[in-house]
Amino acid sequence: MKEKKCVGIIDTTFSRVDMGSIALKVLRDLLPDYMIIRHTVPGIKDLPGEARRLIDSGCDGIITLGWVGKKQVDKYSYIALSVGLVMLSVLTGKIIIDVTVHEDESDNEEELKKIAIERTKAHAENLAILLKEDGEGLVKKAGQGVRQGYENVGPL
Ligand SMILES: Cc1nc2c(=O)[nH]c(=O)nc-2n(C[C@H](O)[C@H](O)[C@H](O)CO)c1C
Repeated sequence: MKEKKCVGIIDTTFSRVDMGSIALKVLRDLLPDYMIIRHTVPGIKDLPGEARRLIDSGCDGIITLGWVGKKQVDKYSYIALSVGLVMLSVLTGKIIIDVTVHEDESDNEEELKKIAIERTKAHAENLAILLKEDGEGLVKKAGQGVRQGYENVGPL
């Protein structure tokens, strides 16, 4: 029988912000009873395979932290990653939060860094809520125009 619940963090060497350390801090605070495994892969297309390996080794949820370059070829890689993670989540039934920063979201490097940090924190918090309370945990935020990495836009 499994002793401890487990959550996995996977980031990339391609990323220009150390999002893995940010997620680790949030998840340590919010999931003190969980074992946390952090792995790093070269790039985004390596994330689904690594996520599968962590799920097979017993992780109940995963946060992936990807950085997509500005070129068209990077965006194709993003689609491959995205489809891979959605398939993995559907086939395994595990919670996988796919955090992605697109380098063309801002021309300002400081702003890009802020987006990466805030998005990582917000989604690590989402993962902790989903693991502890399932989908019911986020119902209180439903329809609130919540954005990760930007100011919330609010409900209509
Ligand atoms: C074109 C490309 N773009 C990105 C990207 O925008 N972000 C990223 O993290 N990695 C990229 N990679 C690398 C691949 O995801 C992968 O790491 C390599 O193809 C090795 O499997 C590639 C090959």
